[in-house]
Amino acid sequence: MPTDFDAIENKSVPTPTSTDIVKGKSEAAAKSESTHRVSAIRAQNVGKWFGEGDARTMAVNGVSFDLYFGEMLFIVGPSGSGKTTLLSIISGILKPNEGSVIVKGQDLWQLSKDDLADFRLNTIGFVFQDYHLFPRLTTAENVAIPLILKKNKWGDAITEAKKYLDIVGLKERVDIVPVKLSGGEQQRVAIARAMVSHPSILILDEPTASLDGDTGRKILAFVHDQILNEKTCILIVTHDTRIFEFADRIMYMEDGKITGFDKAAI
Ligand SMILES: Nc1ncnc2c1ncn2[C@@H]1O[C@H](COP(=O)(O)OP(=O)(O)OP(=O)(O)O)[C@@H](O)[C@H]1O
Repeated sequence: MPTDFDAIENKSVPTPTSTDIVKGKSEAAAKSESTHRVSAIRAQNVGKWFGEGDARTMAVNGVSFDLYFGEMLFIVGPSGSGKTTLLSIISGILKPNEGSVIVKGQDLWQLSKDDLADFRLNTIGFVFQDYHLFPRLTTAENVAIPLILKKNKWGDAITEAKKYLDIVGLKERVDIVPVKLSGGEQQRVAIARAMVSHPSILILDEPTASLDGDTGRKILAFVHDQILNEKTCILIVTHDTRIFEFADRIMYMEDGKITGFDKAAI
């Protein structure tokens, strides 16, 4: 039986023309064009450094931006520009030294430890670059983990996990361990695990880094079509120019700072 993923696999994705991408948009310009949009995440003057004195590295330096519901925003920049540090801060993993992160109207870093843990479980779906799948668990068990953490019964969680594995085209792979899957299949398991608890903010760190161009594009098309709606948004860190066509906006970083925005297809 064809799955949703098969349908997307067979769908052609239009290649953008040079006029689809407007270089050098300022954040203010991008913002004013998005004023009708609701902010899911608002980062305000976020700063994070490591070390002290001469050894201090300013990983993120005065970063302010909005991620709006209904959009797919890419963060792009050279190695060491602060992308992963910024992702960790806005997903509640790493506390900034300065600034604030407002998520759905709440100041993330003013939350109690328990509320922060709830936020990570209920609001954010995070897909790590190297998938972070548990090697001894089956694919269905891996996908069920967020539901188990949310105190669902084991049997119910596995049933729901299998539903999501079906959605990502892995119905026949529910009972095998991740090492027996290809890189693209493992990526889809990680995406199914991020989707299973219906996060309103999905964050993907280098989702196509270990995939061939065709598989990478299919996965991006899949995530875009399955998840993106007016109650969700997607943030992607990537170096992969082959997938830029999927971005609504591209935010460029260098030396911990935002250097500009491109608008692809708002
Ligand atoms: N835990 C840490 N301790 C010390 N320095 C760190 C730490 N984490 C990051 N840094 C430094 O902060 C800067 C930004 O790192 P970060 O990993 O955020 O960059 P990045 O843009 O994600 O890089 P890459 O694309 O290579 O993953 C770098 O100079 C890095 O060496």
